[in-house]
Amino acid sequence: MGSTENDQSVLKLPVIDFAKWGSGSTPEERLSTAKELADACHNVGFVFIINHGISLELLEEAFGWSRRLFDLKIEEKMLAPHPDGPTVHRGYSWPGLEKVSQVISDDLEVGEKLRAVADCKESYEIGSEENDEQPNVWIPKEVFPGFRSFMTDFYWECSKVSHEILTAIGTGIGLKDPAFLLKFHSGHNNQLRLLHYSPIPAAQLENESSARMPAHSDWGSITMLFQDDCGGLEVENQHLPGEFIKVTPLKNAIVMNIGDLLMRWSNDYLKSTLHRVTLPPEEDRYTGPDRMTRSRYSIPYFVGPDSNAVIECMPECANANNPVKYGPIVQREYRLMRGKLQYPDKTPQSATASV
Ligand SMILES: O=C(O)CCC(=O)C(=O)O
Ligand SMILES: [Fe+2]
Repeated sequence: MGSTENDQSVLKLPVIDFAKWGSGSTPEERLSTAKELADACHNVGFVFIINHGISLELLEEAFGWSRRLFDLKIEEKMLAPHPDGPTVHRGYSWPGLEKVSQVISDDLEVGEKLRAVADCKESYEIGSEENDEQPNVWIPKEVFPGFRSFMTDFYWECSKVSHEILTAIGTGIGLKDPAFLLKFHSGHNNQLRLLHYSPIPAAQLENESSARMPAHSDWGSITMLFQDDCGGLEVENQHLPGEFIKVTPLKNAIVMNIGDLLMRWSNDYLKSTLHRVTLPPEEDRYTGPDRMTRSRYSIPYFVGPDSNAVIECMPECANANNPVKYGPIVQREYRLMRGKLQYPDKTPQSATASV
């Protein structure tokens, strides 16, 4: 089932050229880029951003560190285990620990049922070194020297770009203060995530006995995603709910999408779109009689409001014909509500023993 140029199910996301937003651009170029970005965030909720200012060399280095991390022995990765439960989202999650879904429930049994279909991925979460609510969990430097310092620098490089994107969105949707959103985004509540989807027989994804990453929306303000060329990311068609469209990777581009909190802030003007990771579309991503799918690496950077930020409809986004849809909510409460089922409160010993 190779995809072709004419395949309607292959989506070309809008491409936004950030060279026309950065220094050296005219005020007209900045405004038209910002409007293009805001329109795409309204119509699709997902865009490619090119010429974003993060160099190819730096991205290659980040993917190199990610590959070396996941190549470590399991005992070494387990020196930085993700803490039990969803409260602190940091450190190493071994295959099967995290279960992504769109289900929100207080019933932990619902979570256990969802877990019957494991997500075949491992991940490592990193936050700001100054975030006391969610302290980082590092692999000791004797075991993995250089990782902590590279990743903390990379975290802040991504944060810089995120401020540009948030300002461009604010400009594009016509906020009185285009930098309004920056007041709520110190950067200390972002999350850098290294993800590895290991090879898996295609049939397990086809018959849904295993998953790579099930359909979900992101919870924060925006997500900046870097991905390798494996493919498999799919985005829901806003105009045909339930239909997912394949996103072909574009080299060096950031895939940027809107999260739930920015959707609430904008009174649903900016769309937080469902997305998932499943089978790669190209035939050459499979090998052998079991059609093992190639390993996939991706690096999402979740940009979140500060944990005490109150998210409340921006005045420019409502009027008499379009009343405010959501009451105010504090980021911390929203995150804990959304994360409830994603991590078990207590990891069964048998689960860690078998990784
Ligand atoms: O791996 C990917 O490409 C997507 C990851 C993702 O959607 C997420 O971690 O929220
Ligand atoms: Fe996501």
